[in-house]
Amino acid sequence: MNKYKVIEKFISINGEGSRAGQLSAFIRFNYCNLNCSYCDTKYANTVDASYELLTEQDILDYLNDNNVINVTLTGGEPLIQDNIDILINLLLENNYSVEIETNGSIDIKPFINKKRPIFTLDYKTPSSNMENKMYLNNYQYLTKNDVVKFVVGNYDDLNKTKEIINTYDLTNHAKVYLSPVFGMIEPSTIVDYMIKHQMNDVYMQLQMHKFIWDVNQRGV
Ligand SMILES: C[S@@+](CC[C@H](N)C(=O)[O-])C[C@H]1O[C@@H](n2cnc3c(N)ncnc32)[C@H](O)[C@@H]1O
Ligand SMILES: Nc1nc2[nH]cc(C(=O)O)c2c(=O)[nH]1
Ligand code: SF4
Ligand SMILES: [Mg+2]
Repeated sequence: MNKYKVIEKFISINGEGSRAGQLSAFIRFNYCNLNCSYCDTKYANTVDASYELLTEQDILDYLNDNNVINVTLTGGEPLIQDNIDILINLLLENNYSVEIETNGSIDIKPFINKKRPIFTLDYKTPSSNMENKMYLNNYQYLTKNDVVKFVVGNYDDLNKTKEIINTYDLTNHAKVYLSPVFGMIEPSTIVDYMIKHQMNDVYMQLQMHKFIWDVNQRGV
């Protein structure tokens, strides 16, 4: 059995991505290889954060006990966890519907097997300060079950988003979501931009959990 550094685990409705509104079990792993300016989970990202060490069996037991179908692996950055491939495959073998929230800097090819998780893969826009870390080879592995997500905070981010969608023809390879950096840009500004640029095949999404619970509340 391997051990995984888990910052928090909870059942909630998914506030983001293509399964927004559905129940999911969230497993939030410790540590991230990036440092986005706006990150709302900085508490998970440092080496000295407090976490519990859980085995694959501990995680399976938690899911079984709670009778969920959907599992969201997030963080921090889930794909840099030691032996995460083993956990993902075990969850898939046990017929869980696995979603990975990943930052777009990690090669997803090792996780593309016949049975595979769905990805919500960020493209980190300029205001994150992490744009130069993006691994652009990933897009070839995506399907319409996956999401490429652009978290945007200003017009510079929106213009870059439009450019990347066009360059990689993203809307024909995956679902494309735009989401505001919480509190940094009016959602209506994003909608106006979509109208102006006739972005008919992208989705705008707000982080639902931040409207249901306090924005800083953990474990929801
Ligand atoms: C906290 S990250 C964890 C997973 C992974 N590290 C990543 O970046 O995708 C989960 C999602 O929250 C988004 N996010 C983080 N901080 C945010 C904020 N202040 N406003 C809106 N979305 C945010 C990220 O862009 C990412 O899509
Ligand atoms: N309710 C809820 N939905 C979420 N979807 C993605 C989350 C994340 O932090 O990755 C998240 C989260 O933290 N809470
Ligand atoms: S990649 Fe994700 S967890 Fe890491 S700093 Fe950025 S938003 Fe936060
Ligand atoms: Mg993501």
